[in-house]
Amino acid sequence: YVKSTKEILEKASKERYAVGAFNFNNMEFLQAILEAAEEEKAPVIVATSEGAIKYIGKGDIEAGAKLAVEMVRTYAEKLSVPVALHLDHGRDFKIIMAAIKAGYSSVMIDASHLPFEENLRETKRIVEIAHAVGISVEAELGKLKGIEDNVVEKESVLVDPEEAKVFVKETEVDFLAPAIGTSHGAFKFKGEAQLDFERLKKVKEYTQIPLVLHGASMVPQDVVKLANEYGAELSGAKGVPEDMLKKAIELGINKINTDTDLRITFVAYLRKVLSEDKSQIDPRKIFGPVFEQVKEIVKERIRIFGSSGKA
Ligand SMILES: O=C(COP(=O)(O)O)NO
Ligand SMILES: [Ca+2]
Ligand code: NA
Ligand SMILES: [Zn+2]
Repeated sequence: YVKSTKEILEKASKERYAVGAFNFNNMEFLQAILEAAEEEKAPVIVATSEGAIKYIGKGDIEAGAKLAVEMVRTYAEKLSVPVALHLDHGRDFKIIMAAIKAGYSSVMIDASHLPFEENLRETKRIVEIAHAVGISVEAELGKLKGIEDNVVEKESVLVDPEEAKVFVKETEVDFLAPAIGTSHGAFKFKGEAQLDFERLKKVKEYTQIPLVLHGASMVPQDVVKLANEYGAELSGAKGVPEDMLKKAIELGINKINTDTDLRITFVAYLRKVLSEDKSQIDPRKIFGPVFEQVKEIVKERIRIFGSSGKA
């Protein structure tokens, strides 16, 4: 059933577990994510980036947002678990408004590339509008490396817990994504994986609101290897290790954004199925086994996040 992001995350924060926020761009990824949540009896957040809305709507933002809302609602109303639809990395005011108008449960205003005062002002503005119509808001402090659809953050600037305290108080934002060393995509760390848990601990203490980890994909090496065996070129791919995810959850992360793990799984098994079933031309017989694997990886993530059975 449909439930608000805020209710889902406040429960998670109180009970110290995390809920997956899985990105989707099409029907099959959405189906795989929702089936995984249902099978794990877990609350789940499904998210579209601005690029996903443009892709779903073939450039028509209102149509894309509306279609995303209607696909999620149509599937979710049949499920026994709570589902929320979230706008990931909102930056374009028009797209954020389109998502609110279409019926998204929550929106992210990502102004983390701006100086503190401007990020604060931008976020405050979206919070006022969204809260007026019962929508919750996520913001980001500090910068992630990696390419977020249309943002290339040159350096990763970690969150300042003192700034986070002021930021949350002034903006009344509902959830905060503190940059603690992750980055988007499959190539997260040059050397050893490293997260700044001290900062995270302080941000939770100072803000006491649900926190979000971006760039949290684990990039499983067996799947990377499989993709490469069938012709992909993903050498050097590296993600967040399980023990670090678990520690981040203990310290107060309640929403974990995951996109790359689903993409790598999709690519590995699509390559495998196509190369093994050479006469297959029915897309359902190709996508069927591929998205079974995507569903399995989502279930694995839900178990690691601690939200299995929490519906
Ligand atoms: O932060 C993410 C996804 O990160 P990954 O690339 O690690 O899946 N979406 O907003
Ligand atoms: Ca950002
Ligand atoms: Na987000
Ligand atoms: Zn992100």
